[in-house]
Amino acid sequence: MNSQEDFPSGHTPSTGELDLEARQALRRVVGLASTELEDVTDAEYRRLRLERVVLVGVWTEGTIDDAENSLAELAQLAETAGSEVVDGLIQRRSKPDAGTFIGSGKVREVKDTVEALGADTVIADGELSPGQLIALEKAINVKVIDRTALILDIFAQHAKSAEGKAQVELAQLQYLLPRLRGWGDAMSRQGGSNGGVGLRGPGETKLETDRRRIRAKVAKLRRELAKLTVTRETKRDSRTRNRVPGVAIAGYTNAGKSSLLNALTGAGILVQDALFATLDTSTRRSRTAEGREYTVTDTVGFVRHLPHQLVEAFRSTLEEVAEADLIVHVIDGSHPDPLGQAEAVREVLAEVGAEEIPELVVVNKLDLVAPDDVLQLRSDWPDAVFVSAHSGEGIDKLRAAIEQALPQPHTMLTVCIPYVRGDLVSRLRSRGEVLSTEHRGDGSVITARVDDALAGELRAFVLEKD
Ligand SMILES: Nc1nc2c(ncn2[C@@H]2O[C@H](COP(=O)(O)OP(=O)(O)OP(=O)(O)O)[C@@H](O)[C@H]2O)c(=O)[nH]1
Ligand SMILES: [Mg+2]
Repeated sequence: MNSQEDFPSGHTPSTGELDLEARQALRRVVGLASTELEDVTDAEYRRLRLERVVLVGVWTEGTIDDAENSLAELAQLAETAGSEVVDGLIQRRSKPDAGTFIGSGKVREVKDTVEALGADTVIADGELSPGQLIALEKAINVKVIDRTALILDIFAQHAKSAEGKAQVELAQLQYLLPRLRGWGDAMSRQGGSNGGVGLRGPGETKLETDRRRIRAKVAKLRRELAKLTVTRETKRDSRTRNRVPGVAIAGYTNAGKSSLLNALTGAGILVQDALFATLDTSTRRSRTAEGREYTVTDTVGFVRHLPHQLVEAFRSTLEEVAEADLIVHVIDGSHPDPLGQAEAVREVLAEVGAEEIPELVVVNKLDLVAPDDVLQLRSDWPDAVFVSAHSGEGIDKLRAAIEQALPQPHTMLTVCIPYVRGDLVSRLRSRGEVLSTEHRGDGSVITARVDDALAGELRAFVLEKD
């Protein structure tokens, strides 16, 4: 996740298209190898080769609609990872089964379904313990993975920048570490080469070596990431020094954040009907109607039960949101459960320390929402701006609302700036609101409204201030 600070003077429509092309061209290869660790034998790190998958969920609370939404989202995640969902089963239970996640009767049913449909993978809608994973694989006889591993796999496929790749790998290794034993055992069972039950001497030694190697790799990644964080902070510092107000576009994955950045600034970044299309943040500059500059940053989307390893690994990127002056929280108005999604987003925002930042709620995809549902949404979010990034409806209103919500320059002053300080004049134009300009012998006399920081810089040139 790289803070990509290219501020194109013109329109760059091809950036996103090129990204998409590259992603699709890589898909087949990446799908096979994305979670493979080159320096750890693949016996321990299974590759996610998901082709025909059956989903299983346990419905413990909420309505049947909630349970179905959750499974529908899992299906979308699985499709984003490149697999075909052939069936999905939900079991009503007070809590997941400690041994096999779903109850034993359901396990048999899943096994039958898997066999009948020729599926090769089962994906559980939750995080499985290593024990549950092994027990399920043994009983169903195909590969079993959980929601966390699936999300990690998508992130691995989509990561592009050096920082993004390192962050994903760190999250994967941390997910892997406590599961090594289980996977090692399962694999040695399959390999059948280590002498059978009770003779696991060589396996144990190898396990220790692998753990050590993974720990070393984790430490190395941490060091690399720390360096990248410094670069990011330097960039951010220079932005803060110039006090250009920053807007962060945040929201649930697939809500239309990148589409909105494109609609607002003509950025031309990748938009895809896939979850987690965006992993690298992109920042674009924009100007208010009065000509004041601000930045708009597109961010990685959130999802319910975002694996905590990912939140940890992506903390430095997510913290960029926490430094914004304004969060534009994008909500997909056409989704069956927009309130639930908004809640999940607020949880992650709180986790990265961004809960205090002013939030502007934007309900997007208005073109897909039936009039009755629009009424409901308006009563759920009376202060929201309603837009369609596709049709452009409401975008002007959104721009005005953003400008309104930005920190306002409130110090009125008149300065006389010598002609050699053209830099100060342009800073005044981009950061303050210039009300009048007059040229005289010793410089330009400018009356403007500015923020406190700029007022400080101009102190030496002030003629009048109120
Ligand atoms: N009909 C309609 N579709 C939209 C609108 N805005 C976005 N979309 C579609 O929704 C999908 C997701 O859009 P993105 O802009 O990639 O969403 P995102 O929030 O950046 O998604 P991630 O980066 O994956 O988290 C794409 O297929 C868009 O074309 C809209 O206003 N109307
Ligand atoms: Mg995006």
